[in-house]
Amino acid sequence: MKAPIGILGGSGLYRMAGLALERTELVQTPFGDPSGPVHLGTLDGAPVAFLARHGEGHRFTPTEVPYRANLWALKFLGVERLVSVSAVGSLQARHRPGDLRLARQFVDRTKLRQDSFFGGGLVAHVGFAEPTCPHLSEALMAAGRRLGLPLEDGATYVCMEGPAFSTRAESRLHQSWGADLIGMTQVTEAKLAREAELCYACIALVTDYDAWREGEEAVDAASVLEVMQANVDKAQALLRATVPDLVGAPRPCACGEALKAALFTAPEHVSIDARRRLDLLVSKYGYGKR
Ligand SMILES: CSC[C@H]1O[C@H](OP(=O)(O)O)[C@H](O)[C@@H]1O
Ligand SMILES: Nc1ncnc2[nH]cnc12
Repeated sequence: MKAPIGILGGSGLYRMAGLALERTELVQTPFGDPSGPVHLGTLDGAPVAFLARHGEGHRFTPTEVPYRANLWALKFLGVERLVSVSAVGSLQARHRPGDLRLARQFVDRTKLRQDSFFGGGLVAHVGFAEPTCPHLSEALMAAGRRLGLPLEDGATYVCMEGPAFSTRAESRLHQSWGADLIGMTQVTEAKLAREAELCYACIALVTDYDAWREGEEAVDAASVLEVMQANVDKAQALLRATVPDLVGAPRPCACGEALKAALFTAPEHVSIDARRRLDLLVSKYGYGKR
């Protein structure tokens, strides 16, 4: 069974409600083990692959999450469209705890991530000016409108390294840049999704006001937890309302050919090792195992 729709669950989203489970699969990848077994089944009739980013019981910090293995495993299982769910802090008063936002732009403030499948003998530079899929994002927006959820499009997400939250000075700096949200995971997934030629969208669940508000307690893990469950319920409802619309729908975007103009290494210089490691991504461009 191929699962063209993938869901990456973040903080608080470790199981997908309503998923009629058919099997679980622990995929071995050239980039190590994923965070855990991928759950494959149907969600209201739509074939879906679900993976909890931080692992069962939330065991991986944002730095430790095996992002490359996770994205590889989902691609290997046939995922073409990926919806990532992420808990975020708000950097602007209009985004309130309990709100849902679609992140559409990112500012990368990570320092310790392996955020490319390439290197080791095969170089690629994908375009990342528009990091999210407009078509997939619009499908989520349409479902959100039908459900009357507090969902808005167009947020800019600052992705920090973590795991500590921001200082007040950092929080105010990020706010002064005009960014909307802060989290610790999404820019890495977005970059890898682009390299894997997946349509990618990010449902951001606002849990707190980070640390910029004068005279207010700054975010801590307990305040995130307080809001998280209600947010996760909304995200699951949104996902369930969206995925049936995606089954068999064409992909009228450029996500599926992101590598077409990105591969830089002359084919005759690509080692057999690199070809073997990256076969899943590049065989269609004539860089196969030979
Ligand atoms: C539990 S608060 C910090 C934690 O929550 C977010 O996780 P995710 O993006 O996986 O939902 C944030 O990025 C941090 O990892
Ligand atoms: N304020 C915050 N900063 C970073 N990641 C978060 N995840 C949830 N709230 C956050």
